[in-house]
Amino acid sequence: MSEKPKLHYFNGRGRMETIRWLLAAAGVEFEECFLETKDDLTKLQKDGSLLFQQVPMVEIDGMKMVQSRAIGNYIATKYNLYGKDLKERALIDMYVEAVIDLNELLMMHTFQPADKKEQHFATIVDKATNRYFPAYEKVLKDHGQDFLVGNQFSRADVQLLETLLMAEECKPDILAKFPLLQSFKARISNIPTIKKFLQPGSQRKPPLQEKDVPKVMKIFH
Ligand SMILES: N[C@@H](CCC(=O)N[C@@H](CSCc1ccccc1I)C(=O)NCC(=O)O)C(=O)O
Repeated sequence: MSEKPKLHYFNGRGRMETIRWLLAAAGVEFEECFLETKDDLTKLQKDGSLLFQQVPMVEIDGMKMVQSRAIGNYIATKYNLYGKDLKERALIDMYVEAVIDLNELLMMHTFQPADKKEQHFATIVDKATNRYFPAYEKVLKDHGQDFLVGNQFSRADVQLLETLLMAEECKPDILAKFPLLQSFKARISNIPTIKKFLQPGSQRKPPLQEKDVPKVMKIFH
């Protein structure tokens, strides 16, 4: 029985949250080691655990993997969340890369300075409702299946759901004009492993609070 993956990051979402989602969706239990101070990061940097001196770092299958996209690719491939062939993987990659772009906007909102927050919020809403959500609504309409790609659950479904929920945290009615995304959200949220991850007490992290930004920034700067 292989050891549980061990995730090294701060106790928050950042660039590790999608990795938590993918492992949870695959039903894979994982351990977490939380960086609390700059010294915690420095220790990992000095002991050679971080190839590029950065976290996320995931200990998995005897490797100390870094770079969140590479880690996500490895987990998706290992746990059959990457479609059945090259063309399905190509579609999954397209959908995932676009979700990552929207996720990045949502993830960085809390870090915006006060004088840029309103404009940043407007940008999030504009991009989500005029660029990304219309595209996924069309994909769901044209494909006409339960999942975004083929007829099986993939990382594209996991990562779109993660980002839909983050977008609703930002603006609760943001999906009002997207009925297929609303039913997609309900359907994928009901998959047993996802449903469990969405329950209180799981390893899913809450949105970063403004008050916690300084503490997090001190770890990394
Ligand atoms: N391309 C890398 C980037 C990793 C990265 O930016 N890591 C930061 C912490 S996450 C930063 C982050 C990013 C997004 C949202 C919240 C937070 I905090 C880091 O280790 N910084 C220390 C250094 O570079 O010396 C990846 O995707 O894994």
